[in-house]
Amino acid sequence: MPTPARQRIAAVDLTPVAFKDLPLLNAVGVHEPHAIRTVVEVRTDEGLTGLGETYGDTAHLDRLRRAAELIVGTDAWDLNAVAGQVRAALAGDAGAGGHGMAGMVTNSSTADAVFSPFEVACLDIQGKATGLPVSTLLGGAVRDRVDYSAYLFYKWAGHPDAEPDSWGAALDPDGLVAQARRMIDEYGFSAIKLKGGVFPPDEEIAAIRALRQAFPEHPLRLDPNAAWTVPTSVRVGRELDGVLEYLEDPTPGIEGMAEVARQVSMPLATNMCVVSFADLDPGIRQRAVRVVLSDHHFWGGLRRSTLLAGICETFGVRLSMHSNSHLGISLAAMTHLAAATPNLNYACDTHWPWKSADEDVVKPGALTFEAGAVAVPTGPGLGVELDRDALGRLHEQYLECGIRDRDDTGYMKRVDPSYELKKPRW
Ligand SMILES: O=C([O-])C(=O)C[C@H](O)[C@@H](O)C(=O)[O-]
Ligand SMILES: [Mg+2]
Repeated sequence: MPTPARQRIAAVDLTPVAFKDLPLLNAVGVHEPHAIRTVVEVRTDEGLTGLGETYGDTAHLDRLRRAAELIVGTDAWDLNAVAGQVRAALAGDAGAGGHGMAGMVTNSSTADAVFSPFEVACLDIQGKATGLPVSTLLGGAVRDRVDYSAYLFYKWAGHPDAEPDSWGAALDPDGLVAQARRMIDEYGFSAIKLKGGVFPPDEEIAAIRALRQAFPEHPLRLDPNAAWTVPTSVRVGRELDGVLEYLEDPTPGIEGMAEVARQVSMPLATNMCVVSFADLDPGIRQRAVRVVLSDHHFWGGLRRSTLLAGICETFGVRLSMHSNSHLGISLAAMTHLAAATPNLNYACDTHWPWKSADEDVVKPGALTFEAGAVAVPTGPGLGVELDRDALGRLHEQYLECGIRDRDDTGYMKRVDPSYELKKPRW
């Protein structure tokens, strides 16, 4: 058994990959036919490999490459040293963006987003070196299953010029209820989130009411990704008071959210205005949100996310979890983090059902949904194994698909040249 005392990082491999995505609509456009990610493999002198997964956009990939060079030689147990090397690699890079969130999250911390997959990979190594699951390294699992929510999207029947996909169109309340029914039948989810900001607010209110009628017991959330003005947010917030468990990012910015919060009684949640440690002071002081959706991909990894959880607990802010289109390494990391976060108050978001079952970079079997939850892996590290053939296939797909930066707005404009990006729209 290798000694856990020191695991020198000997090499880092970064592999951009693309996997098929469906035409999911949101406040800034529509998902392209492929989603892109980067798979991070950190190797040690002693032959252990840790896995991480992050965004695949060009600027981010470039920053990852610079950081990867500098972390070679550091100890996978010394996460502060790894973070220091990442910061050193980024020195002079004032750039923001390029994080793969289609312009929806713009002021998250670049250093935290770049550090995150290396931290996850180092924790995977630490787990493999000690035989302990990552949840134990994070302080111990307080639950052995992590609940996820049914993440509904308005969507077209298929990508333009392609056959309709198996989910078909969901452009009205009936379509969304049918989508929710299939997702709940297949995965057993016991909470529902609707991605809004696509149609005028009254249509989305009608959709929520239809979901409430069809699923009387499921907690509901609506997330228009800041597509509404303050007055629109207040009106919708009042109309849906008592119907939603929370309203996510109705309007842009901490000040706007705080103004809405003063006028509606239901909790407001965010993964757009409080997205880094620098946002916590103004966000909490101004009482802009009662729920923060954490996301280890931009909050600086799993340990920084548990720090966020502690700060939220101290100030009485509740915690949920955000997702973007992702593969199995991210699902494993999210599940370990959620398991080790006592004050996680809601079922986590996941885009998992939108991914083809036959496309992943991890071998099947380690992560399965049952009754809307994923059992926390109990093997060493993240508990998932890289499928090298699949990694190669998805890398080929990345090379062939031509997508280098997520661009929901550009894709929408190619399909509908009259489309205009408006923030807020209503
Ligand atoms: O909760 C959120 O804001 C998201 O999940 C952001 C994502 O980018 C989502 O809008 C998407 O995948 O289109
Ligand atoms: Mg959101």
